[in-house]
Amino acid sequence: MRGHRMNSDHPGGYRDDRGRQRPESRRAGAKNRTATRPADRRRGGDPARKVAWEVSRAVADGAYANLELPRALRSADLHGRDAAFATELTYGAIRMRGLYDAIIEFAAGRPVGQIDPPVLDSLRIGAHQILGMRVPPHAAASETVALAREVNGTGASGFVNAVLRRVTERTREEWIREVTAGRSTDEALAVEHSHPTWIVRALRGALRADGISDDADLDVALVSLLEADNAAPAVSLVARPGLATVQELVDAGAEPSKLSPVGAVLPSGDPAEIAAVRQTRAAVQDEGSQLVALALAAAPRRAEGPQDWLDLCAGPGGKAALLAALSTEQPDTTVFVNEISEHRTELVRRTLRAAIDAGIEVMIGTGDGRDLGAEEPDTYERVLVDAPCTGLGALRRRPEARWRRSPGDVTDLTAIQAELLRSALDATVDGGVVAYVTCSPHVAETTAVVHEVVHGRQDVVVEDARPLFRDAAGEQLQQLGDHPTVQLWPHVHGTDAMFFALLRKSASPES
Ligand SMILES: C[S@@+](CC[C@H](N)C(=O)[O-])C[C@H]1O[C@@H](n2cnc3c(N)ncnc32)[C@H](O)[C@@H]1O
Repeated sequence: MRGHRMNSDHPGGYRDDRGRQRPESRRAGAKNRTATRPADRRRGGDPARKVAWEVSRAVADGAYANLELPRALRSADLHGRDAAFATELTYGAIRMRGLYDAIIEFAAGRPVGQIDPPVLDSLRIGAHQILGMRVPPHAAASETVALAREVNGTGASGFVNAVLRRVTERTREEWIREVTAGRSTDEALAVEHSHPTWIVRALRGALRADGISDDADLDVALVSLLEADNAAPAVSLVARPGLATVQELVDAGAEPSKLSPVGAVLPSGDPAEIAAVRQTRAAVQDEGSQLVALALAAAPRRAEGPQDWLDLCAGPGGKAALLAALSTEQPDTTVFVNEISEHRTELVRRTLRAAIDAGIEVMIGTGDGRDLGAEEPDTYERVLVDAPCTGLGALRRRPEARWRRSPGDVTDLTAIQAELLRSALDATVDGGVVAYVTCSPHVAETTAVVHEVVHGRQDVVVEDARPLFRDAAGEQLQQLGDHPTVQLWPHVHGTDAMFFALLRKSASPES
């Protein structure tokens, strides 16, 4: 796991106060040099730490870190290693706040609810440097105190100083032992791996439903999954067929994906600097998302002649763009793309710009997908329902997402998911297929929705989707379980935890 490697890959060196790896010979004082600590040179926090604090504050007010951070980096004029340091600090402090809050409570001797939120954000930023980034503890504490003096005030900075000094007194492992003592297994895992307990339980349930019955195996898999959620994912790119090639992405510095025949992985650098990405011929897209679109396009067809495809709830259009590109490989195909929100329909238009410019038959509209089955019955050959969901399968991408969701969301979303799936089936021609997809492995959102909908109808069968999942070499993906539905996993396949069910509509008995 990347996050873990970060702490262990550099024997013999140390990290400087910005978290940069340095050889031992460069340590201040190693050659009788005296170092002036940054905190002694100025009273304010340094720009990278301030960016982390500002983004944390914005996230507390409802912003998304992945949108807020680039803006904050630009306005602070941070680049290169400084930007990388600020990024790791921001994401780590937000993602790992479950663990850090437990430690801060202990060190402060009071519940985090009694700490002023802007001060708590400074403490989380300090804790991540000390326990998650191997910034030397004295530098992490004094730099964070300087930040707190600037953003929280002199009085609060004394409190931050006292709490962080206590945090530096133990190692991460010692703290984990301390703050998990006396908790149930899932509560302890929740604290150690910084997930809400209800999510840990949901993930355990999903792994069990996917076929892991042995309790010890389940514990091992769950820890791997939680660790994968805490590791920054690689940047995956898609080359939309007919518009770009994988080779073009490789020429721009990416490596061919082993998982997706249309994918590449960018080891470093900014994807927006790649011309094909800027021109929407290629894009950043998780390999799991690529595989589900490829699987739907590859599902065997029962009819001949012209066909219409539908993406029922498409914003911001990543899978629709891949489907549009793939549609050109099948004669006389038109792709219809629907999205309920005007704003997200506009995003879909932008995502599909290159496809439309290339003359691919795509129709984009705004509407409630739940009505489409009644409005356009028996119309489409292939339908994608990439349903609005909790996103519990993509926690590694959104550091704040796990703290925003609640069990109540699952109830609300499953009702919409079932309605969308019913509508999709109504909109499908006899012999056509619906792919029901979520980027959540929560059983209530995956197999439970499929079973509920299929149970109520005579005209649908769930087909075995596993043969449709093929890697870049054309081989069927491994470890797809014993079910006809497919559940991908970050810790197994290296993708988001996408779920895919293929539903075939057949003539109903009375028709
Ligand atoms: C998981 S996202 C789809 C992601 C998309 N397939 C992609 O790859 O970029 C679900 C989308 O469904 C939309 N949505 C939610 N309720 C809807 C409804 N009743 N009808 C149509 N779209 C809906 C949301 O606005 C959101 O854009």
